[in-house]
Amino acid sequence: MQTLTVDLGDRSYPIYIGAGVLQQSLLAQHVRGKQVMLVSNETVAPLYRAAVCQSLSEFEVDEVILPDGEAYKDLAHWNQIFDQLLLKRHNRTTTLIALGGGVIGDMAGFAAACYQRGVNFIQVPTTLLSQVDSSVGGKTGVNHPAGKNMIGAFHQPVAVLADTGVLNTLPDVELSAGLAEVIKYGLIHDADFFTWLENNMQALRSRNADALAYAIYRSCEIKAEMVALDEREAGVRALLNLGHTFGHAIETHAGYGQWLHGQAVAAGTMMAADLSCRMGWINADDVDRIERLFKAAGLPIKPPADMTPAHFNALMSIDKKVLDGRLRLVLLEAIGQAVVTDQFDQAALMQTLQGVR
Ligand SMILES: NC(=O)c1ccc[n+]([C@@H]2O[C@H](COP(=O)([O-])OP(=O)(O)OC[C@H]3O[C@@H](n4cnc5c(N)ncnc54)[C@H](O)[C@@H]3O)[C@@H](O)[C@H]2O)c1
Ligand SMILES: O=C(O)C(=O)C[C@@H](O)[C@H](O)[C@H](O)COP(=O)(O)O
Ligand SMILES: [Zn+2]
Repeated sequence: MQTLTVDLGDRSYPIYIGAGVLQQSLLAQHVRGKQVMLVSNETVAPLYRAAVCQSLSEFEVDEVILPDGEAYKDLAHWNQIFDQLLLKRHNRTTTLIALGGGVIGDMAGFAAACYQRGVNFIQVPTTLLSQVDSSVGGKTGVNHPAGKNMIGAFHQPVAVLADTGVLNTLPDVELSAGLAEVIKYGLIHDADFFTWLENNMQALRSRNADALAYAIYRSCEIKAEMVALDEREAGVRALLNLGHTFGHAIETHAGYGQWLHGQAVAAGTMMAADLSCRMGWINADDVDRIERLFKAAGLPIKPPADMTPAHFNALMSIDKKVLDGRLRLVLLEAIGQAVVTDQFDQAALMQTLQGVR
């Protein structure tokens, strides 16, 4: 097992990474009080609830099991967590445990941020995407029909337990979705990691344990560093949004759940790369390398054919990085180096939106 720390002063917390982490009785030491509310979904709970509960015998454990899918990451289903917390009379020292992928982590974390004005929660991420990204950093929330993650809060977990063994039951398409965010870290911060991914993509897709463990560790290390520097996204943390302005527009336009988040991030990152190339910041060879890596990861490289520039513009204009009415995008200056900027050419953006290369 490897351990990283997200360094946030008295709110610092560990990320435990490794096969069998759930068997190691780590959960109990991070539970405060006597009550636990396990939040999971109808797919993950039957698979892993027993592994989580085995180390919680000294606590009163209740559970809320939500329907599975991005389409249910909304206020109505989020409210079911409060219904259960109140029905079972949980008080302020309760601990929520999010057992699932990014949807469950975001919803449970946001419930923990709001219940009785804030209680503790632990992330037990069970998808690659949630192990490398969503379980770390404290962005929590739900979708609104008009926009992704539009309602939420920053609320850090007290611990993250990433058991890489649970990835054995993850469908291939979900593994690929997680690889989109892994590739993101190489693109924004670490050219050597990007090269390592080029050389190890097949090992990752065939679930080689060492390759996955390294990719998860390095991804969490980069994210932890950025979050520690800029917890609330006033600066460098925005780089973690590479491809997301386009990607969130795709997810919202298609209908939540039609495009997986990681798939939308991949296509959105190709659009960011295309615009960066049009600006002369990266070259066509860089764009080809990025495209090859996404394809090797089993990810789409184009947005949905029915999406027009007007669709993109309407949805991107409410992106959370918009500042004083000006759209800011994360663009690439090189493989391994990104910038958040409003200094891009509008005509070039229009060409990117039209899918011209
Ligand atoms: N908070 C953040 O910083 C952050 C970062 C990235 C993404 N996100 C959010 O995360 C969500 C996407 O997360 P996701 O990709 O994990 O999707 P997800 O939570 O929908 O999980 C994907 C699918 O895999 C299933 N599953 C989960 N673990 C499994 C396992 N071990 N075995 C078998 N099936 C399993 C789930 O039931 C689901 O059907 C999006 O809502 C996105 O906006 C948040
Ligand atoms: O942690 C962050 O910061 C990120 O931007 C990580 C993203 O991968 C993630 O999808 C996040 O939920 C997007 O945040 P949003 O603020 O654009 O909704
Ligand atoms: Zn993301």
